[in-house]
Amino acid sequence: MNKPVLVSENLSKTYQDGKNNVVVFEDINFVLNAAEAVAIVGSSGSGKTTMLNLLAGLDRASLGSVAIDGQDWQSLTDAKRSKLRNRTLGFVYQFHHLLPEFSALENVMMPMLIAGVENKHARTKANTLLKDVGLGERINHRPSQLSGGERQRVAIARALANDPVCVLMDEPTGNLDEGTSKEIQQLIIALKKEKNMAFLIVTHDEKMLSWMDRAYRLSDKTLVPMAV
Ligand SMILES: Nc1ncnc2c1ncn2[C@@H]1O[C@H](COP(=O)(O)OP(=O)(O)OP(=O)(O)O)[C@@H](O)[C@H]1O
Repeated sequence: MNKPVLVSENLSKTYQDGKNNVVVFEDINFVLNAAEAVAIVGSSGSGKTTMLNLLAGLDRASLGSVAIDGQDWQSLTDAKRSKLRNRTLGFVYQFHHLLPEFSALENVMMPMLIAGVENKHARTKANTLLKDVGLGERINHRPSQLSGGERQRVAIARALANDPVCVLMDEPTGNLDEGTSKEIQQLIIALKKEKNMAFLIVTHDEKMLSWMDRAYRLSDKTLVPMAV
């Protein structure tokens, strides 16, 4: 069996909103293994963003714990969390969040430079990653000179820059047409297999569920397994 990369135990989150408590979820036990793609669906306000923030160590649990690659977020200082996040996780959002004034190559180099990788090495690796996602001919284009699908592929290449064990995706195909979504799907399936990476994907796209290893609905403060 593949090793667990992201583990939540008895995870609960309550927001204190003035005098009111908003209980988003309670007692969630969840394991994401290497080389798995798992989807989380849920209606607006069900807590998907809250869940991604907790899993990424960007917010603190009210109760319970989250561990990434065997390390518990709760036990770390903010500086150590940032370092761990940079080393273990990649992020892809619905609206790519690429830096508009930089080329595709520079955008992919950025997380490596932040992690202290030497410029020359970062450049070579960014080149390879862009080739891997089918954009070898577009490395010097800025985001505004790329199509929606191409931008999303640059965002995926950037997410892979520091060889994460897990990629968290928030509506990665939400902004794309069906054909382009299919390309992103094929890319994720290939990466899962070739790089043993885990993917946790928050999505409204029901078509995505058909190729997931598992899927859950976030509903009534808990994760309910869905048939895929
Ligand atoms: N900082 C906060 N303080 C108080 N309540 C909050 C806070 N952030 C989120 N909430 C509440 O927690 C619940 C879950 O919010 P969250 O943003 O995680 O949902 P979501 O499933 O991502 O929604 P959407 O699909 O609309 O983005 C909502 O009821 C929201 O109003």
